[in-house]
Amino acid sequence: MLGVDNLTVRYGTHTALEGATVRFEAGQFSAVIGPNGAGKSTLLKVLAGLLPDPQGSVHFDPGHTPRQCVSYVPQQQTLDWAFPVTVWDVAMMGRTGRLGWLRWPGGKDRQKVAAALEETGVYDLRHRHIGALSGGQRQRVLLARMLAREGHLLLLDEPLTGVDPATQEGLMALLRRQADRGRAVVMVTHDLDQARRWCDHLVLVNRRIVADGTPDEVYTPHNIEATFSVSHLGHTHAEA
Ligand SMILES: Nc1ncnc2c1ncn2[C@@H]1O[C@H](COP(=O)(O)OP(=O)(O)OP(=O)(O)O)[C@@H](O)[C@H]1O
Repeated sequence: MLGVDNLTVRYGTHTALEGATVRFEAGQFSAVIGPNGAGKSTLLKVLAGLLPDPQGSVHFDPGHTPRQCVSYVPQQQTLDWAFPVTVWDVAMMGRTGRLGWLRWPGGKDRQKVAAALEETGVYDLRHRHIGALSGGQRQRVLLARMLAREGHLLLLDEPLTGVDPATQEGLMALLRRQADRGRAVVMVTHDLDQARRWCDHLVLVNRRIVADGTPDEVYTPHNIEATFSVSHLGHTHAEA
């Protein structure tokens, strides 16, 4: 449904990803895991269509463009939370992206936004300015915007960061339900335990795809070592 073939991404002279080939399927909850600077966010941005002209090929659901079918949830800290909008406004942005220029949000859009805010547990905060939210509440608002958009492909960059354990459970259950409803869910995370518990597809990345498969296939000492072992100079096995 979604994937890349032989993808290489360079930022100037720095190679962030090299020769990456991986597929993400509808109905699957996938976790992309790796150390800092491994290229995880870069992979997600390519899938979201946000990096122009990557080297290699990117596949989408036939007949769709990324703008139509992808809901991308960036890392929370990359957003401007001082922007003067409410929780409701942010969730509605999930719909307005779909409306086109000439249509105002209608009753159906308001219904979808209300349902998304209910599902993520922030409906009662809908009139609040987004600058006045806690980290966990902000993450829920981003998820509400994603749900309101109703994309088939959900791409989330570290959605568990800054979220308390009880809320993490709720978020993971929510994402699992989205996959069970037939969406492709791809999450970048540092939390191996949560990924093993909730996901049916793990991708270990360290500039290259180190391993790709079910948690049982992927989660071996050899693969973990190859993904995470870092010397003091920052060189990793993947670079060897
Ligand atoms: N716009 C950019 N310009 C230059 N280098 C970049 C840019 N974006 C990312 N990089 C570099 O590319 C590499 C991969 O970055 P990326 O953000 O994909 O890593 P990541 O695995 O998501 O890391 P983290 O876990 O720290 O978020 C890093 O070395 C990073 O410094």
